[in-house]
Amino acid sequence: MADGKNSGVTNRREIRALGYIEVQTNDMERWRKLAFGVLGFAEGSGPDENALYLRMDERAARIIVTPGESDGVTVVGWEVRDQEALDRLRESVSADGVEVRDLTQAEADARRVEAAIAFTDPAGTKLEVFHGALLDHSPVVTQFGAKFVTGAQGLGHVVIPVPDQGAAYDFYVKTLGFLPRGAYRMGAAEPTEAEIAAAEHASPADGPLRIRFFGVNQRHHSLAMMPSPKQGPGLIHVMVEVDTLDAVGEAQDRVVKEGISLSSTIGRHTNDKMVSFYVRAPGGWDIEFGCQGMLVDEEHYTAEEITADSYWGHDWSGSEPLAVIS
Ligand SMILES: Cc1ccc(O)c(O)c1CC[C@@H]1C(=O)CC[C@]2(C)C(=O)CC[C@@H]12
Ligand SMILES: [Fe+2]
Repeated sequence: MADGKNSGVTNRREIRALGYIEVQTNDMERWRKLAFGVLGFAEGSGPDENALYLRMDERAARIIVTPGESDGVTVVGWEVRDQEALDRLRESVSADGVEVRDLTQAEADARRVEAAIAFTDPAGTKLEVFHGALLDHSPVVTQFGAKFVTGAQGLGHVVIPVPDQGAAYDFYVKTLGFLPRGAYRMGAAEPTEAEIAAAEHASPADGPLRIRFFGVNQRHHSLAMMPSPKQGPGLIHVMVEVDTLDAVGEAQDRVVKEGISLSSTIGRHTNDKMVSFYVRAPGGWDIEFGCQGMLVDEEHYTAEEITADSYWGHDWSGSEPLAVIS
């Protein structure tokens, strides 16, 4: 665990992108259907014949789904430029008092990266930082012809629940070098009963609850953190981007047609300008499926606070409760 020193030995913004995530599920068949038959990821291959490997691009796998007792995120993988960057980042994390482990050669081979380190963030999320991803040069065959937007913008974004946002903020910003990309004050319009109850137990120093967004490249956010107790799947949602509005609308149609739980209808976010819908994954977290995310020009960017999550749409009224909150 971080001792809060945040010595910032390097803080050189070594992390360039969200590289991969690994999730665990106790419903592989539902996942297989959702991933390939509904959302239209390309099917990859990998060392574990019981796992699903979801391809979005030339990387061997961007999302790895492994069978397990429960549903949740098991690893969030962040990418650095090369071995030197990995060494500097290891140094920075260690200097903060966080235990860092090098993946063995066999583990790195299984991840299909040259080298990686593993450690845990203050919220309990298991992280890996890697370099040297192996490429699969076979065509990326998606069932519905969607093209995913990755490249320098990485896989997409993850939203994680954080019980102590101060500690998580310091770790990601001061130790790992993430760039704050604004916030959304929760319950600004009308506080819910739960928020009023929570506020009675919060100290004034905690301030209002805000979802905070963080970037590491031109994608507006590669990470967001939501103040929330840490339980359940450890993930609020993961966002993947495709290159056309039609691909998003068609995917939403398939979700509805298959009777899969649509957590939020299509809408456009006010910060990254993305048009997306959210679909419930097994285990009580969501996959956000979007397009038209803006590109940030970091040279001129300043962090802003949005006062609505969306310009239009994003009706969450039909959503099943998130597992982290229940
Ligand atoms: C506000 C926002 C902007 C861009 C995004 O990619 C994004 O996921 C969000 C968060 C959307 C949404 C919200 O604002 C209210 C609280 C919500 C419903 C959650 O509990 C998860 C998603 C959150
Ligand atoms: Fe999102």
